Amino acid sequence: MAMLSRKELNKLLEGEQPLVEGFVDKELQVQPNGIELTLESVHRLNGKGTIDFDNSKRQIPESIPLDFYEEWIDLEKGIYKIIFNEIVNIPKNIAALATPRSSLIRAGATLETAVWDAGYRGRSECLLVVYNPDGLKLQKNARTIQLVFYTLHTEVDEGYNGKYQNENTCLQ
Ligand SMILES: O=c1ccn([C@H]2C[C@H](O)[C@@H](COP(=O)(O)OP(=O)(O)OP(=O)(O)O)O2)c(=O)[nH]1
Repeated sequence: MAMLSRKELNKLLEGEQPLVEGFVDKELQVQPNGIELTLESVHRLNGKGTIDFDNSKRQIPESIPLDFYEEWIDLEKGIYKIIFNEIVNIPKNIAALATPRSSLIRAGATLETAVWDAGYRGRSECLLVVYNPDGLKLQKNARTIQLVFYTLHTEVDEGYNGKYQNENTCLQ
């Protein structure tokens, strides 16, 4: 497994199925060791989720989009779902992990993230946790997260084909 650098990332951004589509500003978002994604929307979770073993009883709470005022949103301490602007296309020989930008952490907030599977395509979602008792102010398109891509020793036979494949891709 090897972490991809800017040169390799730029190569994967060319072609018919680029690794990431829909940049606000590619020059700013492609970093030496990963790619930053930007804020499309912020949602409030409404209701309780249910997680089981075989997904037969899985329930993800509905989420309600919150309004921006003149491009800004002022969030109180709490948890929120966020959706990114960019569509991520992970090839079968790559997987990705994500970390919040350190500036977000320094402002008293963080993102909870999982694994980006080989073969996944979609406009991804994360949990934003605002710990700061004074809250957090976010601008539309704020750079919040960095995806770090890794090449696999062996590509997967079957890429990701779960519930979240192509999620949020009909937004624009
Ligand atoms: O923070 C994250 C991490 C991953 N993903 C995307 C990419 C990943 O490939 C997909 C599915 O994630 P995961 O495999 O964790 O889903 P699951 O909860 O195991 O459900 P399922 O197995 O039904 O897909 O969601 C996100 O949107 N946000």
